[in-house]
Order: sequence, then structure tokens, then C-alpha cells
Amino acid sequence: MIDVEGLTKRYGDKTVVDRATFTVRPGRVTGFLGPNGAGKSTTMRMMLGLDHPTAGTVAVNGRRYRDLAAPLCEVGALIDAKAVHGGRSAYDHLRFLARSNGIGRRRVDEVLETVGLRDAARKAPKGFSLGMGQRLGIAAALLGDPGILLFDEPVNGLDPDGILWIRTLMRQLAAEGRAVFVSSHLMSEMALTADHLVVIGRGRILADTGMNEFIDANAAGHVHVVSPEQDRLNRLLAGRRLRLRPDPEGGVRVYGATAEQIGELTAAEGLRLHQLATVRPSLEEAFMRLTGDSVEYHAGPANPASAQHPNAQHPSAQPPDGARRPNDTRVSEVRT
Ligand SMILES: Nc1ncnc2c1ncn2[C@@H]1O[C@H](COP(=O)(O)OP(=O)(O)OP(=O)(O)O)[C@@H](O)[C@H]1O
Repeated sequence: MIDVEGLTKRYGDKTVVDRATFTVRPGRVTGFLGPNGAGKSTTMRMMLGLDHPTAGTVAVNGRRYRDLAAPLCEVGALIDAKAVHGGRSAYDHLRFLARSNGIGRRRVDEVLETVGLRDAARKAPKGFSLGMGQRLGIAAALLGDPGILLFDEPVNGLDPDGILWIRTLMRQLAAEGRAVFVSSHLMSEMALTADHLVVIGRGRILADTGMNEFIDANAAGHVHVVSPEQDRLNRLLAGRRLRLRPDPEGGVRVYGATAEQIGELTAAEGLRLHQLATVRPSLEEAFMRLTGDSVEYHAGPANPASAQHPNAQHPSAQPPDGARRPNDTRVSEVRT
């Protein structure tokens, strides 16, 4: 378990982490979510004793990181996969780390096997692909069989196979009872991986809550309705003062009524429906809603419409596509 209390980091007059308080608990994946520059890496570096906080404390299993006798056996981390000696072989790199923490040779073989690098063990990381580098970083994190794992943007730049592998590994580590803390600004990936979320924006913790609670609290779901008599349907629903938006896949999105209510209403009017589906809001919509309220952060230029909450006035009815986007959407810092 990691307890972060009032953690603050200032560079000159800029406060990049501002009184962050949260706990990383065992048995679940806690996602650390925030736009670029929000303070995720700085927070994680302070959690690992790599940066000195201006104020606040971090307790790893009740102790400061620097007071841990064998840190690798309590907390493993992937912060910067490129931070390895490029010329030394993957095996030697791990062997060196292991020896400095009193970990035996056999464990080096085990973690190389776990991350799928056994055949590349004698090769130097300077010739590794991005994915292989990430795997080596994860092998180092696992070396001491720690109960706590921190991963900073572990899927950045990976192909779908690599992303799936890391997601599965994180879920497995949490299922084994470990505390897994992972930062990302990839929404759909986080939605699939994390049980719990800590959201940071401009250095401040904006939310510390379960994934489903976060989505429910910050975004509205809708009902997707498709009819062969779409114009008639739209007039009927609009007449009931429901909010409508065109759906990119056809039909309309209806906000403010349940599927049951819409089904009853249309049946009473003898109006045929081809689809009537309740659609839960996405993590992306919830995140945009929350961080959109802060001044400095909003959706990048690729899809400005998705930042708009359905409850806001949106007369042009430009459909947001966030809820159904198959790929990850990055969140970027936009200076205003
Ligand atoms: N050594 C430093 N000196 C001055 N400012 C810094 C330093 N390190 C980080 N910052 C600033 O602190 C802020 C937070 O940076 P940080 O890297 O922690 O954000 P992040 O959420 O991890 O972003 P990203 O998703 O882009 O990695 C940024 O505005 C960054 O420019």
C-alpha cells in the first residue's frame, strides 16, 4: 500500500503537484489519469524517492522509500524504459539489479520468461524495439516479486499485442493481491484496465474513486433509438422536451429518458423501432466533463465536440463520437 499525503512539488513559482492526497491499495489496478503536463510523472517520481517533494509525505507500506531495506522487493516500477545501460545485455542488466537487492539468479530467468524476453536475454537493449524495451523495464519492476507496482505510461508506443499483454499482466498482478498503480492518458485503455481512478489536472487531484462511480458521476448515458420513421420519431421525442443528438451510426441519441419510457411512448403512438439501446457513458466523456470544468484542460483539436457534456446547450447537434470510438483518444494540454 502507498499513502500519499499532501504531496507538493514546486519548480520556481510554478506548483506542478499541489497537495496530492490518495492511497494506492492492494488487489486492484489504480489508474492515474491526467492530461499531458498534469503532474503524473512528477508525482510518481516523488512516490519512488526520485524527486524530492517541496512538501508532503509518501509512505510505502508505512515507511519512506529511502528507509526500505530492499526496495525492489516492496515496490517495483517502470518509470523510463530507456533508462538502461544500452551496451550491457538484458540478462546482465537484470542480474546487476538483482544482486544489489539480494535477489538470486533464478529470479532473473523467471522474470525474463514472464515478459517473453528469454530468447533476447543475451542481447543488448540498444538493439531492442520499443516493445522489448518496455518488457525489459517490466522485468526489472517484477524482479523482487514486490507487492506494489508503479507503471508510468507503460503502453506508450506499443502495438496492439503489446498493449493487450501489458493490460493482462496488470490485471493478473492485481488479482494476485498486489497494488498496481498505472498512469496513462489513453482513455479506452484505462477503462479496460483500471478498477479505481485517481485523476489529476494542473497538479491537483480532481477525483479518487471507482471507475464506474467516476463515469456515473461525471457523464450522462443516453438511449440510442433508430426507426424507419426517424423524422416522426424525432418530432415525437422533441415534443416531450427530450434532448436529442444525431448518432454517427444512424438514428438519434436521446438524453433524459430511459429505454423503457421511450419504448412505451413509441408503442403508444404505433411507431416502429429498429433499435432501442441504453448506452453507458464512456470514461472519455466523464473525463472531459470533469477536466473541462478546469480552465486549462480540454479535448485536443481532433474531436472538440466530445468535450461537450450532453446536459450543456448544444443546438448545432454536432454528434460527439467519444462513446463509440474504437481507438484510444489522447488527451492533451491546451493552453488558453
Ligand atoms: N525539472 C523540472 N523543472 C521544471 N518544470 C518541470 C520539471 N519537471 C516537470 N516540470 C513541469 O511539471 C509539469 C508536470 O510535468 P509531468 O511530467 O509530471 O506531467 P505528466 O502528467 O507526467 O505529463 P505527460 O503525460 O506529458 O508525461 C509540467 O508542466 C512540466 O513542464
